[in-house]
Amino acid sequence: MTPVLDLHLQATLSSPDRTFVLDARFTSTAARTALIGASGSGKSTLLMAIAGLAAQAHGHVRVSGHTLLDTARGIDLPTRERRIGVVFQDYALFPHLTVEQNLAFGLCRLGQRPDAAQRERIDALVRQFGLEALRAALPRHLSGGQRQRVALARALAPQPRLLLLDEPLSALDTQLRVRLRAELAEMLERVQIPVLLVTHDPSDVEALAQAVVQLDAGRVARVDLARMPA
Ligand SMILES: Nc1ncnc2c1ncn2[C@@H]1O[C@H](COP(=O)(O)OP(=O)(O)OP(=O)(O)O)[C@@H](O)[C@H]1O
Repeated sequence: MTPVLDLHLQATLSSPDRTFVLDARFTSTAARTALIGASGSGKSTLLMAIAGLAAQAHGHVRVSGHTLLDTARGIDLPTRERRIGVVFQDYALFPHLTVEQNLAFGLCRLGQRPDAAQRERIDALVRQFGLEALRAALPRHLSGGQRQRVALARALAPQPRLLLLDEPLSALDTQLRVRLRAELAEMLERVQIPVLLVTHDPSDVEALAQAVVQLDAGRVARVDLARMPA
């Protein structure tokens, strides 16, 4: 069985007062893997390196058999060609762009108008994520749940190979978190795209992932195979 994720990433972050070394290696056959670990263990650094947003990462990243990085073989796809969707903790929607324009940004560069096929894709996402009434709304007029849906739809717009979710529920209060966790689980089930999800919350792991990778000081301390399909 081709692993969904097969990676070994090494990167060194240096600032005048400290150095952080990431040296993480794991394989996952699960559709959705949770990445856990203490604050500062390197979870966000690992996500950025997978997305091609961390300079000087070495090693390899293979997603469902596609090689995105293999420094030994001179392969290092630029971020756009990696086809990885990212949803950040605060959703990072563009505040001055409407819902529709935020979705278009997932498909074409800022300032470019979507072509017919891209407009069709945006319409499909608007329907799929129940955003019909919000097409012209600005992010500040959306609820937390609506923002989450727009961020997910934008990340999924270019049909990524992998979706990276960096603590997508942590900015929400407890009640909303419970509701949106269930919504997110249902949406992820529907879109059938591999997911690597950073979380501190065991309830997220339970509801959203089938495998768990734990980082400790930049290294993989544990891979929970019990939750992985054989
Ligand atoms: N430019 C840098 N130079 C040196 N160390 C850095 C630099 N940037 C980040 N770090 C360190 O790298 C480590 C990993 O940070 P990272 O944000 O990946 O951790 P994390 O597990 O995502 O943490 P959190 O759960 O708090 O978001 C931290 O110890 C951080 O202080």
